[in-house]
Amino acid sequence: MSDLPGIVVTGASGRMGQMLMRTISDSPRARLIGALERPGHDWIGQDVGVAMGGAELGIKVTDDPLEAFASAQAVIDFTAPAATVEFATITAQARCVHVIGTTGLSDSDIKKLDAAARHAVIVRAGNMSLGVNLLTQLTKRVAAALDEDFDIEVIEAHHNQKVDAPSGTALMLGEAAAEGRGVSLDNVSDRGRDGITGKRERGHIGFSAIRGGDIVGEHDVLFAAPGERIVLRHLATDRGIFARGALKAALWGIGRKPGAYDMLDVLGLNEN
Ligand SMILES: NC(=O)c1ccc[n+]([C@@H]2O[C@H](COP(=O)([O-])OP(=O)(O)OC[C@H]3O[C@@H](n4cnc5c(N)ncnc54)[C@H](O)[C@@H]3O)[C@@H](O)[C@H]2O)c1
Ligand SMILES: O=C(O)C1=N[C@H](C(=O)O)CCC1
Repeated sequence: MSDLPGIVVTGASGRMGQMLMRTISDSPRARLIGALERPGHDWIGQDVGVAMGGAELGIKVTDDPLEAFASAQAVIDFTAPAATVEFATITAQARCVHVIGTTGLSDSDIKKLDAAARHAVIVRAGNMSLGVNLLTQLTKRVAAALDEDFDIEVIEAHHNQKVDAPSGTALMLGEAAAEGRGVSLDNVSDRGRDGITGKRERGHIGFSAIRGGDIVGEHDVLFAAPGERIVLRHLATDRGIFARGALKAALWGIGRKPGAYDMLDVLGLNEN
């Protein structure tokens, strides 16, 4: 029996679930000990390796989070808001690290996660890649250096199965730009322009979402002024970047004191 930290993946059959399980299985620093899917899913009861079309891994997919999380050191969760909020209570009871990649969370969901983080380590980010987290720092610095003559727009593109907009990443970038400007994003955010919208308001931060094909994730932060434009861009071409970040977060979180952390904490990029 290995003493490597045991990790459970939720949303096992999903795009990220499968990528996470491959990443953990290939890692010399962790072992996959559980795979969770929603009740009624046709993977329940199957060996997860076989369900993914490969060799047996000796792990049966379950729909019981209590049982799955009981012996885990960390749970990596890229599912849906309602599921993530439910799992946060159970990971807090089980005292295991909860790494959350799920996006589309409401303010009230986030309050519930913060309550759970009083008893457990939660690491949450709308994007777990090193590149995007660096880009948030750059965005904050550029926004702080420029005045409101520069209109800020966040433009994102994702695959046609994505259910939430703006993306979690776009919101992280918008927050970073607002922070750089010393304003609250809630007060300056422009989302979903359509029809006779009136002129763009000075100081606002706009969001646009493109959905199509199999785009993994593309983000531009545009600073547009009379006579010049700056574009900060991140292009994701492989979901492995998110899975590697999530595994790093899980290992980082083990043994840490309870609290709500993000990828800047994990990567040592937090300037505060
Ligand atoms: N933070 C990041 O770096 C990052 C990167 C990629 C995707 N995401 C986010 O991760 C989430 C999942 O993305 P995806 O592309 O893998 O989606 P997906 O639809 O392919 O997978 C989601 C999986 O969660 C499962 N699920 C839903 N409710 C469940 C429950 N109650 N119990 C167990 N499983 C449940 C679904 O059956 C599905 O298999 C989205 O919110 C997405 O935006 C975040
Ligand atoms: O595929 C998705 O869904 C992604 N979601 C995250 C987001 O909302 O920003 C990260 C990129 C991929």
